[in-house]
Amino acid sequence: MSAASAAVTSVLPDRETLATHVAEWLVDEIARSTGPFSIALSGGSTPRPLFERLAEPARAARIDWSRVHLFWGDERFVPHDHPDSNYLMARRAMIDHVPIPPGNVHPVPTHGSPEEAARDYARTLRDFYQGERINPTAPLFNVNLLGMGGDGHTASLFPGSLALSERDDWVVAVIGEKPEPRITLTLPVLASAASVVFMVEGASKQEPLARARAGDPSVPAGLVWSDGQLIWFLDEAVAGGKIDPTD
Ligand SMILES: O=C(O)[C@H](O)[C@@H](O)[C@H](O)[C@H](O)COP(=O)(O)O
Repeated sequence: MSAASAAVTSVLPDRETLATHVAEWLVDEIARSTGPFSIALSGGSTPRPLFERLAEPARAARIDWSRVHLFWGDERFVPHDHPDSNYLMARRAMIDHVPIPPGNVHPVPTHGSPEEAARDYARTLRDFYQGERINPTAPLFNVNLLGMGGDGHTASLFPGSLALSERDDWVVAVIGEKPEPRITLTLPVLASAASVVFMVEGASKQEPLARARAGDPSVPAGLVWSDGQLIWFLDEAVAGGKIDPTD
């Protein structure tokens, strides 16, 4: 299933209502589940208000945090206390304010070399999955939350990157495409979710969003598929009145 065949699209009036909608969707998904609930988090700025809403006491109390496991779809190869760290953003916006067991938080390691970090994180994912190869009928994540950059990148898969064609390694180091190295999950692993969820907002992303949803192969977000369902949560600014919601 490609992004072109997105199963569900919701369009919310603005960034704030989008964040609230996705937070409520996640609360419901966790409540409807049993056993461990694994979420791969995206970085950047879009998910911050979502994380803040999940940490709001009344909403946080509706989540069984003992079952929630947090992973990252990508990370900047910087210390975990660096202002660019996706882990630090999630910690400050959510993790530090909710009763999630520390052992349920699985940040990407950012010590040693980028290549070693990628190998180590792949091991972390395989150990959680309890398998060495992705089985498309048995998703690794309950939810994989993705953003999209203005150039159509997602996670740290950038246009034209060799990492886009990686089908065996679960995690790769991306060097030289951004000021600091990146660690990113590869497409088969990003797809290994019961729900692959794009959260995209802002008029500046209208054009790459349209190309991604049309399955344009030059747009990394358009190459994403899902082993489960694929959902686009958008605000009206990025939808631009050109996208009909499906729900
Ligand atoms: O590490 C990262 O930066 C993200 O994982 C990246 O893929 C992000 O989702 C997009 O760049 C959108 O970023 P914004 O939400 O800040 O626009």
